[in-house]
Amino acid sequence: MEKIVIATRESRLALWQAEHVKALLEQRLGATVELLGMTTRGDQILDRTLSKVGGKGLFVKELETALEEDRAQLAVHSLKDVPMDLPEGFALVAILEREDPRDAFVSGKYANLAELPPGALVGTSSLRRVVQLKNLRPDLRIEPLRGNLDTRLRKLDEGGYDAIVLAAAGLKRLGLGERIRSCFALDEMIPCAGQGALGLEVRADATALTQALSTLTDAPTWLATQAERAVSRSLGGSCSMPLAAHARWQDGVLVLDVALGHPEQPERPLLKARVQGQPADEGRARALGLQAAEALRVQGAEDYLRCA
Ligand SMILES: NCc1[nH]cc(CCC(=O)O)c1CC(=O)O
Repeated sequence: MEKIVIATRESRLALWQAEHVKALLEQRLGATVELLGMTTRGDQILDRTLSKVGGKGLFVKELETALEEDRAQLAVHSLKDVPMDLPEGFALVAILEREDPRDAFVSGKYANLAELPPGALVGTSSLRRVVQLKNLRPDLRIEPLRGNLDTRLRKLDEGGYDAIVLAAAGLKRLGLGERIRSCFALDEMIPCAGQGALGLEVRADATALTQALSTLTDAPTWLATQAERAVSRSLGGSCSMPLAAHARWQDGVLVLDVALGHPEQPERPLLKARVQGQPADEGRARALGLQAAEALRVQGAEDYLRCA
Protein backbone atom coordinates (compact mmCIF):
# COMPACT_ATOMS: atom_id res chain seq x y z
CA MET A 1 0.00 0.00 0.00
CA GLU A 2 1.19 3.51 -0.77
CA LYS A 3 1.81 6.11 1.87
CA ILE A 4 -1.34 7.30 3.66
CA VAL A 5 -1.59 10.94 4.74
CA ILE A 6 -4.04 11.63 7.56
CA ALA A 7 -5.64 15.07 7.59
CA THR A 8 -6.26 16.16 11.16
CA ARG A 9 -7.27 19.17 13.19
CA GLU A 10 -4.52 20.48 15.42
CA SER A 11 -6.17 20.41 18.82
CA ARG A 12 -4.36 18.15 21.25
CA LEU A 13 -7.27 15.68 21.17
CA ALA A 14 -7.46 15.58 17.36
CA LEU A 15 -3.70 15.02 17.15
CA TRP A 16 -3.88 12.25 19.74
CA GLN A 17 -6.64 10.56 17.76
CA ALA A 18 -4.75 10.90 14.47
CA GLU A 19 -1.58 9.48 16.08
CA HIS A 20 -3.64 6.61 17.49
CA VAL A 21 -4.97 5.76 14.04
CA LYS A 22 -1.50 6.17 12.52
CA ALA A 23 -0.11 3.57 14.93
CA LEU A 24 -3.03 1.24 14.18
CA LEU A 25 -2.50 1.52 10.41
CA GLU A 26 1.21 0.86 10.83
CA GLN A 27 0.69 -2.17 13.06
CA ARG A 28 -2.35 -3.73 11.47
CA LEU A 29 -1.91 -2.82 7.80
CA GLY A 30 1.84 -2.31 7.61
CA ALA A 31 1.19 1.10 6.09
CA THR A 32 3.47 4.14 5.98
CA VAL A 33 1.57 7.04 7.50
CA GLU A 34 2.07 10.80 7.83
CA LEU A 35 -0.05 13.48 9.49
CA LEU A 36 -1.17 16.72 7.89
CA GLY A 37 -2.34 19.19 10.54
CA MET A 38 -4.89 21.85 9.68
CA THR A 39 -7.07 24.48 11.31
CA THR A 40 -10.81 24.31 10.67
CA ARG A 41 -13.46 27.03 10.94
CA GLY A 42 -14.82 25.26 13.99
CA ASP A 43 -11.46 25.74 15.71
CA GLN A 44 -11.29 29.42 14.83
CA ILE A 45 -14.74 30.49 15.95
CA LEU A 46 -14.69 30.39 19.72
CA ASP A 47 -17.02 33.16 20.77
CA ARG A 48 -20.32 31.71 19.57
CA THR A 49 -22.07 28.41 20.15
CA LEU A 50 -21.60 26.01 17.28
CA SER A 51 -25.29 25.65 16.63
CA LYS A 52 -25.42 29.34 15.69
CA VAL A 53 -22.56 29.30 13.21
CA GLY A 54 -23.17 26.21 11.14
CA GLY A 55 -22.97 23.13 13.34
CA LYS A 56 -20.91 20.02 13.12
CA GLY A 57 -19.78 20.38 9.52
CA LEU A 58 -17.45 23.20 10.58
CA PHE A 59 -14.93 20.73 11.94
CA VAL A 60 -14.75 18.50 8.89
CA LYS A 61 -14.98 20.66 5.79
CA GLU A 62 -11.31 21.69 5.52
CA LEU A 63 -10.28 18.09 6.04
CA GLU A 64 -12.57 17.01 3.20
CA THR A 65 -11.04 19.64 0.93
CA ALA A 66 -7.63 18.11 1.62
CA LEU A 67 -9.01 14.69 0.63
CA GLU A 68 -10.57 16.14 -2.49
CA GLU A 69 -7.25 17.68 -3.55
CA ASP A 70 -5.39 14.47 -2.66
CA ARG A 71 -3.16 16.27 -0.16
CA ALA A 72 -4.42 13.60 2.25
CA GLN A 73 -6.24 10.28 1.87
CA LEU A 74 -7.83 9.85 5.28
CA ALA A 75 -9.57 12.05 7.84
CA VAL A 76 -9.94 10.93 11.46
CA HIS A 77 -12.90 12.36 13.34
CA SER A 78 -14.58 12.14 16.70
CA LEU A 79 -17.68 10.45 15.35
CA LYS A 80 -19.94 12.80 17.27
CA ASP A 81 -18.60 15.74 15.26
CA VAL A 82 -19.41 14.09 11.93
CA PRO A 83 -22.66 15.21 10.25
CA MET A 84 -25.31 12.50 9.82
CA ASP A 85 -25.02 12.63 6.06
CA LEU A 86 -21.64 13.23 4.51
CA PRO A 87 -21.34 15.39 1.42
CA GLU A 88 -21.43 13.66 -1.97
CA GLY A 89 -18.13 11.98 -2.75
CA PHE A 90 -17.11 11.06 0.82
CA ALA A 91 -17.71 7.99 2.94
CA LEU A 92 -17.34 6.91 6.54
CA VAL A 93 -15.57 3.60 6.05
CA ALA A 94 -14.59 2.47 9.53
CA ILE A 95 -15.62 3.06 13.12
CA LEU A 96 -13.14 2.08 15.81
CA GLU A 97 -13.87 0.56 19.20
CA ARG A 98 -15.45 3.11 21.50
CA GLU A 99 -13.75 4.71 24.52
CA ASP A 100 -15.83 5.49 27.60
CA PRO A 101 -18.96 7.13 26.11
CA ARG A 102 -20.07 8.86 29.32
CA ASP A 103 -20.14 12.52 30.19
CA ALA A 104 -17.86 13.53 33.04
CA PHE A 105 -18.44 15.92 35.93
CA VAL A 106 -15.33 18.06 36.45
CA SER A 107 -14.98 20.44 39.37
CA GLY A 108 -12.44 21.66 41.87
CA LYS A 109 -14.68 21.64 44.93
CA TYR A 110 -17.56 19.27 44.25
CA ALA A 111 -17.53 15.51 43.68
CA ASN A 112 -20.75 15.22 41.71
CA LEU A 113 -23.88 17.01 40.56
CA ALA A 114 -25.78 16.30 43.77
CA GLU A 115 -23.10 18.10 45.81
CA LEU A 116 -23.44 21.37 43.91
CA PRO A 117 -25.10 24.06 46.06
CA PRO A 118 -28.38 25.61 44.89
CA GLY A 119 -27.88 27.99 41.99
CA ALA A 120 -24.34 26.78 41.24
CA LEU A 121 -22.79 27.80 37.93
CA VAL A 122 -22.08 25.04 35.42
CA GLY A 123 -20.23 25.52 32.13
CA THR A 124 -21.25 23.80 28.91
CA SER A 125 -22.18 24.93 25.43
CA SER A 126 -23.85 21.71 24.44
CA LEU A 127 -27.64 22.06 24.25
CA ARG A 128 -27.91 18.35 24.90
CA ARG A 129 -26.07 18.75 28.21
CA VAL A 130 -28.03 21.90 29.10
CA VAL A 131 -31.45 20.26 28.79
CA GLN A 132 -30.40 17.19 30.74
CA LEU A 133 -28.72 19.24 33.48
CA LYS A 134 -31.83 21.44 33.78
CA ASN A 135 -33.92 18.33 34.02
CA LEU A 136 -31.78 16.88 36.82
CA ARG A 137 -31.21 20.18 38.66
CA PRO A 138 -33.59 22.99 37.61
CA ASP A 139 -31.90 25.41 40.04
CA LEU A 140 -28.52 25.39 38.29
CA ARG A 141 -27.25 28.35 36.29
CA ILE A 142 -25.66 27.23 33.06
CA GLU A 143 -23.29 29.34 31.01
CA PRO A 144 -21.56 28.79 27.68
CA LEU A 145 -18.10 27.21 27.61
CA ARG A 146 -16.24 26.64 24.37
CA GLY A 147 -12.71 25.98 23.22
CA ASN A 148 -10.60 22.86 23.23
CA LEU A 149 -10.33 20.66 26.31
CA ASP A 150 -7.31 22.48 27.77
CA THR A 151 -9.03 25.85 27.37
CA ARG A 152 -12.20 24.60 29.05
CA LEU A 153 -10.28 23.16 31.98
CA ARG A 154 -8.32 26.41 32.36
CA LYS A 155 -11.56 28.42 32.46
CA LEU A 156 -12.79 26.14 35.25
CA ASP A 157 -9.50 26.43 37.14
CA GLU A 158 -9.58 30.21 36.86
CA GLY A 159 -12.79 30.14 38.86
CA GLY A 160 -15.22 30.88 36.05
CA TYR A 161 -17.52 27.99 36.99
CA ASP A 162 -18.37 25.70 39.91
CA ALA A 163 -18.26 22.69 37.58
CA ILE A 164 -18.11 21.81 33.90
CA VAL A 165 -19.28 18.80 31.92
CA LEU A 166 -17.02 17.17 29.33
CA ALA A 167 -16.86 13.89 27.44
CA ALA A 168 -14.93 11.35 29.51
CA ALA A 169 -13.35 9.95 26.33
CA GLY A 170 -11.52 13.14 25.47
CA LEU A 171 -10.16 13.56 29.00
CA LYS A 172 -8.99 9.97 29.20
CA ARG A 173 -7.30 10.08 25.80
CA LEU A 174 -5.29 13.13 26.84
CA GLY A 175 -4.23 11.58 30.13
CA LEU A 176 -6.54 13.95 32.02
CA GLY A 177 -8.69 11.19 33.50
CA GLU A 178 -7.79 12.28 37.01
CA ARG A 179 -9.75 15.51 36.41
CA ILE A 180 -12.96 13.48 36.31
CA ARG A 181 -14.68 13.73 39.70
CA SER A 182 -17.48 11.41 38.64
CA CYS A 183 -19.17 10.14 35.52
CA PHE A 184 -22.87 10.56 34.86
CA ALA A 185 -24.86 7.36 34.53
CA LEU A 186 -25.61 6.58 30.90
CA ASP A 187 -29.34 6.97 31.42
CA GLU A 188 -29.29 10.21 33.46
CA MET A 189 -27.01 12.15 31.09
CA ILE A 190 -27.45 10.32 27.83
CA PRO A 191 -24.46 10.88 25.52
CA CYS A 192 -24.84 12.22 22.02
CA ALA A 193 -24.76 9.94 19.01
CA GLY A 194 -21.25 8.64 18.41
CA GLN A 195 -19.70 9.98 21.60
CA GLY A 196 -16.40 8.28 22.38
CA ALA A 197 -16.02 6.63 18.96
CA LEU A 198 -13.65 7.51 16.14
CA GLY A 199 -14.78 7.57 12.51
CA LEU A 200 -12.51 7.23 9.49
CA GLU A 201 -13.50 9.16 6.37
CA VAL A 202 -12.11 8.77 2.87
CA ARG A 203 -13.11 9.75 -0.64
CA ALA A 204 -15.92 7.55 -1.91
CA ASP A 205 -13.78 6.60 -4.93
CA ALA A 206 -10.90 5.27 -2.78
CA THR A 207 -11.87 1.62 -3.21
CA ALA A 208 -8.66 -0.13 -2.13
CA LEU A 209 -8.18 2.10 0.91
CA THR A 210 -11.83 1.59 1.88
CA GLN A 211 -11.33 -2.17 1.83
CA ALA A 212 -8.18 -2.02 3.89
CA LEU A 213 -9.64 0.36 6.48
CA SER A 214 -12.93 -1.49 6.87
CA THR A 215 -11.02 -4.32 8.59
CA LEU A 216 -10.38 -1.92 11.49
CA THR A 217 -14.07 -1.50 12.28
CA ASP A 218 -15.27 -2.72 15.67
CA ALA A 219 -18.57 -4.43 14.82
CA PRO A 220 -20.42 -3.78 18.13
CA THR A 221 -19.46 -0.08 18.02
CA TRP A 222 -20.42 0.13 14.36
CA LEU A 223 -23.91 -1.28 14.98
CA ALA A 224 -24.48 0.81 18.12
CA THR A 225 -23.45 4.05 16.44
CA GLN A 226 -25.50 3.28 13.33
CA ALA A 227 -28.56 3.04 15.56
CA GLU A 228 -27.67 6.28 17.36
CA ARG A 229 -26.98 8.22 14.18
CA ALA A 230 -30.22 7.00 12.61
CA VAL A 231 -32.16 8.73 15.41
CA SER A 232 -30.49 12.05 14.65
CA ARG A 233 -30.87 11.63 10.93
CA SER A 234 -34.53 10.84 11.25
CA LEU A 235 -35.22 13.89 13.39
CA GLY A 236 -33.22 16.16 11.09
CA GLY A 237 -30.04 15.94 13.17
CA SER A 238 -28.05 19.07 13.77
CA CYS A 239 -26.11 20.69 16.54
CA SER A 240 -29.00 23.01 17.25
CA MET A 241 -31.08 20.07 18.39
CA PRO A 242 -30.74 18.99 22.03
CA LEU A 243 -30.84 15.32 21.17
CA ALA A 244 -29.15 12.51 23.07
CA ALA A 245 -28.88 8.99 21.64
CA HIS A 246 -26.78 6.24 23.11
CA ALA A 247 -26.87 2.50 22.42
CA ARG A 248 -25.06 -0.08 24.52
CA TRP A 249 -24.76 -3.84 24.30
CA GLN A 250 -26.10 -5.72 27.29
CA ASP A 251 -25.95 -9.52 27.15
CA GLY A 252 -26.21 -9.54 23.38
CA VAL A 253 -29.06 -7.01 23.30
CA LEU A 254 -28.60 -3.48 21.99
CA VAL A 255 -30.34 -1.02 24.31
CA LEU A 256 -30.90 2.40 22.77
CA ASP A 257 -31.73 5.36 25.04
CA VAL A 258 -32.84 8.64 23.52
CA ALA A 259 -33.87 12.01 24.91
CA LEU A 260 -34.95 15.25 23.29
CA GLY A 261 -35.21 18.62 24.99
CA HIS A 262 -36.66 21.91 23.81
CA PRO A 263 -33.95 24.03 22.12
CA GLU A 264 -35.23 27.37 23.41
CA GLN A 265 -36.97 26.40 26.63
CA PRO A 266 -34.61 23.98 28.35
CA GLU A 267 -36.91 23.80 31.37
CA ARG A 268 -39.60 22.00 29.37
CA PRO A 269 -39.82 18.27 30.10
CA LEU A 270 -37.45 15.95 28.30
CA LEU A 271 -38.99 13.52 25.87
CA LYS A 272 -37.43 10.12 26.47
CA ALA A 273 -37.60 6.64 24.99
CA ARG A 274 -35.82 3.31 25.20
CA VAL A 275 -35.94 0.64 22.51
CA GLN A 276 -33.99 -2.57 22.25
CA GLY A 277 -33.24 -5.35 19.82
CA GLN A 278 -30.62 -7.69 18.45
CA PRO A 279 -29.64 -6.11 15.15
CA ALA A 280 -27.32 -8.38 13.15
CA ASP A 281 -26.58 -5.84 10.46
CA GLU A 282 -26.40 -2.14 9.76
CA GLY A 283 -29.89 -1.96 8.26
CA ARG A 284 -31.50 -3.44 11.33
CA ALA A 285 -29.43 -1.24 13.64
CA ARG A 286 -30.71 1.80 11.77
CA ALA A 287 -34.26 0.47 11.99
CA LEU A 288 -33.89 0.43 15.77
CA GLY A 289 -32.87 4.09 15.60
CA LEU A 290 -35.93 4.92 13.49
CA GLN A 291 -38.12 3.15 16.03
CA ALA A 292 -36.69 5.35 18.80
CA ALA A 293 -37.22 8.48 16.71
CA GLU A 294 -40.82 7.42 16.15
CA ALA A 295 -41.30 6.96 19.90
CA LEU A 296 -40.16 10.57 20.39
CA ARG A 297 -42.51 11.80 17.65
CA VAL A 298 -45.44 10.14 19.36
CA GLN A 299 -44.56 12.21 22.45
CA GLY A 300 -44.53 15.46 20.46
CA ALA A 301 -40.99 15.74 19.09
CA GLU A 302 -42.23 17.73 16.10
CA ASP A 303 -43.43 20.45 18.42
CA TYR A 304 -40.00 20.65 20.07
CA LEU A 305 -38.22 20.69 16.72
CA ARG A 306 -40.35 23.25 14.94
CA CYS A 307 -38.39 26.23 16.24
CA ALA A 308 -34.95 24.66 15.98
N1 LIG B 1 -17.69 18.51 20.86
C1 LIG B 1 -16.26 18.49 20.92
C2 LIG B 1 -15.75 17.12 21.19
N2 LIG B 1 -15.67 16.20 20.20
C3 LIG B 1 -15.22 15.03 20.75
C4 LIG B 1 -15.00 15.22 22.11
C5 LIG B 1 -14.54 14.20 23.05
C6 LIG B 1 -14.25 12.83 22.52
C7 LIG B 1 -15.45 12.04 22.08
O1 LIG B 1 -16.57 12.23 22.58
O2 LIG B 1 -15.27 11.17 21.21
C8 LIG B 1 -15.32 16.56 22.40
C9 LIG B 1 -15.20 17.22 23.71
C10 LIG B 1 -16.44 17.19 24.58
O3 LIG B 1 -17.56 17.07 24.09
O4 LIG B 1 -16.29 17.32 25.80
